[in-house]
Parts: sequence; C-alpha cells; structure tokens
Amino acid sequence: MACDLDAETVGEGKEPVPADVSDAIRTLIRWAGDAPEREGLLETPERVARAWREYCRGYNDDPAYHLSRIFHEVGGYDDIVLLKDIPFQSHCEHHMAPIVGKAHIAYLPGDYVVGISKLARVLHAFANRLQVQERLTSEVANCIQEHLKPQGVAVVIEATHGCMTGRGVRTPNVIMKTSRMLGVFRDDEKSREEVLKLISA
Ligand SMILES: Nc1nc2c(ncn2[C@@H]2O[C@H](COP(=O)(O)OP(=O)(O)OP(=O)(O)O)[C@@H](O)[C@H]2O)c(=O)[nH]1
Ligand SMILES: [Zn+2]
Repeated sequence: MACDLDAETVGEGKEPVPADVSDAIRTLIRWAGDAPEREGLLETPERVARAWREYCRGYNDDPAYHLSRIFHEVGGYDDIVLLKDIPFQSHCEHHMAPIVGKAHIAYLPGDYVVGISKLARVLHAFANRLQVQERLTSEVANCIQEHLKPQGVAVVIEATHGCMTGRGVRTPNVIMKTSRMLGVFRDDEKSREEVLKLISA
C-alpha cells in the first residue's frame, strides 16, 4: 500500500499508516461501542493497521519463489517426505477472524527434492492472507505440484475457526479438516493409505 503525506506515525522507524486507514479503525472502535479518544485507545488504530499488514504479509510473499531452489540429489531416497504438524495462523475471508491450526505436507519425489523449510514457507505465504481453509489447502498442494513436479502431493489441514468459537454459532473445540491429494496420492489407493497412515502416526 502506498503511504500518503497525511500518514499518521506512531513510533520511530515504523511503517507510516495512511490517515484513511486509522480513521477506519477509529470508526470500527466506535461501532464496537468504545471511545477511540480515550487514553488507552489513542495509539490503537495505528497498531491495528500495522498488525493487519503483518497478518496479511503473505500478499507480499511469492510462494513459488520458495520452490525455486530444488535439488536433483536425493541420495537414493525415493519414498514419501512428510512435514507433519506445521503450526500456522490465517484469517477467514468472511469475518477476518483467526484460523489457527496445523498442516501436514507430504510429497513423493519425482526428479527433485526441496529443503523442508520451504514447504512450511509455501504454507505461510498462502496462510498469511484472507482465506478459506479449502482454498488454502488446494493452493499449497497445487503450488508444490506445479513447481516441484513430484509424483504426488498430499496436504492435510486441521484448524479451528475463530468465527465459530468467539461469535456466531459459538461452538468451541470444533476442528475442520481438509485434504488435497494430487498425483499418486489421488490416483493410487495404496499410496493414499500409506501417506494418510504416516500423517496420523
Ligand atoms: N467452508 C468454509 N466456511 C468457512 C470458513 N471460514 C468461515 N466459514 C463459514 O463461512 C460462513 C459465512 O456464512 P454467512 O451466513 O455468510 O455469515 P454469518 O451470518 O456470519 O454466519 P455464521 O457464522 O453462521 O453466523 C459461516 O458458515 C462460517 O462458518 C472456511 O474456511 N471454509
Ligand atoms: Zn469466518
């Protein structure tokens, strides 16, 4: 977002917050029932604005970039690689409420492998945006399939949605599970069973 000359700044070295953004947050505070003029809330609009830039940093993070350094060398290893229980946070596009959970990302290498941290980086690049869980799951799987070209990819995500716990239906402890299987994990039942067994072990 471009900063304008009216930008309000709080604290040195911090990103300026455009006046229309902080005004919008003051309006939201009023709408929520509080007074943005009271002392404890004076700097809140700028903090909230910066917090949202941070929650949504995925818009400035190219997921494909993280898969641009891939390796031929697999040391004779030709079995499933699984990164399990990767914690992540996202926000739902309906209420901008937190989605908190963990992801499991597996692939069966084709000609290439990738540094394992890169799989988590791909996840965060998509998660740090306004999302629905189904799309997040597909985007991560599709990106790995397209850029790493493995024989198969499996992405399973388990998460709780703040819009279901803190508001609305107010039902805590509900976990939404989604999965996206591509390549051999989609086409071959034995491979799918194997990867699901590894994920649940
Ligand atoms: N499928 C899916 N639904 C989601 C996700 N995040 C939030 N939702 C749902 O999006 C729906 C939005 O429904 P609406 O009826 O438009 O909004 P609402 O009146 O606030 O709905 P309630 O949450 O039931 O109060 C709700 O059912 C949410 O639970 C997600 O990642 N995937
Ligand atoms: Zn929601």
